[in-house]
Amino acid sequence: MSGTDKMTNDAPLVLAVPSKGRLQENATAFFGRAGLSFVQARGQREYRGQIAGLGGAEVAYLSASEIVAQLSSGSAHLGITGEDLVREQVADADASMVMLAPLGFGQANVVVAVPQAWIDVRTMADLDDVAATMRARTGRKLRVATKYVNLTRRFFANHGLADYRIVESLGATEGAPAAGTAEIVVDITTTGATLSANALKVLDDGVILASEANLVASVRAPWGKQARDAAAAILSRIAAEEEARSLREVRAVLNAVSPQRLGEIAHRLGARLPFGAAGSDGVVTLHCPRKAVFPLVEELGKAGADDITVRTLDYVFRRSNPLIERLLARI
Ligand SMILES: Nc1ncnc2c1ncn2[C@@H]1O[C@H](COP(=O)(O)OP(=O)(O)OP(=O)(O)O)[C@@H](O)[C@H]1O
Ligand SMILES: O=P(O)(O)OC[C@H]1O[C@H](OP(=O)(O)OP(=O)(O)O)[C@H](O)[C@@H]1O
Ligand SMILES: [Mg+2]
Repeated sequence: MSGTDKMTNDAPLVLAVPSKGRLQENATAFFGRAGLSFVQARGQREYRGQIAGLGGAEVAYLSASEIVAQLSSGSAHLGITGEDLVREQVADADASMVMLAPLGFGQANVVVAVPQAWIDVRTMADLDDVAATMRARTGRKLRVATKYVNLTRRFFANHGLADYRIVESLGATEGAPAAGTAEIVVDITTTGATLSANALKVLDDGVILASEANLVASVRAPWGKQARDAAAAILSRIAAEEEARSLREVRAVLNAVSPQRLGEIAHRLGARLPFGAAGSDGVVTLHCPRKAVFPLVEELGKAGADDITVRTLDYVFRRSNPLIERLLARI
């Protein structure tokens, strides 16, 4: 689709949200914090819904893996999904998608795991030796059970490991060695409980990818005016909530301090004076990084401030934000 077609196509924005599995609850909570709640008209065909009080957008409820497919093809504009699925399912993900932000949930590693009984096998180099020996002695290739076929191929190739064969697994991958269908596995793990239960261990250099849930945008989706406006509204709320969480509001009465001195204190501690210098009542409002709160309070005290209060904020809206900038740079 050419740039002109993209602009004239005025389809609503499609926001893809996990409808099941590990990411569902956290994703809904994430949008909720940003003041985005979903209304799902019952009996609607397809899994479609709306965002309360926000026009020009539709919510598509899909599995995490289907979300990747739709972002990649351009059927959805924005979505939440796991980076593991993006890297596995899309060869050149950075050409068709923009990872707007990691979300701090859905953390899991894609790892190479071997039987604990292989006590001398600790690294990919050791595994390479095992594979070569096995090939030489038996003529058979090391079998790797996984649903992460592409991530496995790329990682093994980068480690110069070629004597293996992938056994595609659709579930219960960790059971494959015990079942005798593969020698080793590549799978996703969080607590490691499933690996342990199956007497498997992760190789020291066997972490293929440290994944987490991401807010992802599609480059190929039809970004007409309606979709752009809806994206701006959604991303501004998400960014405002994130910004608020990283900051504290510090207020104080500062009569005897020069604007220069105040500016210097703020600058040194990474704080801003969003509403400018003190008014006639001497009250100043600072926004400072969470970690700088107490140093800032001390500095203000030394400068003669009285009645210093610190508050958390719900939202800090700015004219622009890193999320929308990252998106606009690509569409
Ligand atoms: N312990 C975990 N195991 C699997 N996935 C996890 C885990 N923790 C976080 N995730 C993330 O959640 C994503 C979705 O996994 P989940 O198992 O919920 O999907 P699913 O709905 O079960 O899909 P499928 O039926 O294909 O497994 C994973 O791709 C990964 O990004
Ligand atoms: O390290 P742990 O915390 O034990 O988690 C890892 C397990 O969780 C996932 O399976 P899931 O429960 O999603 O089942 P599935 O493979 O059928 O999707 C994954 O495939 C592992 O089997
Ligand atoms: Mg699963």
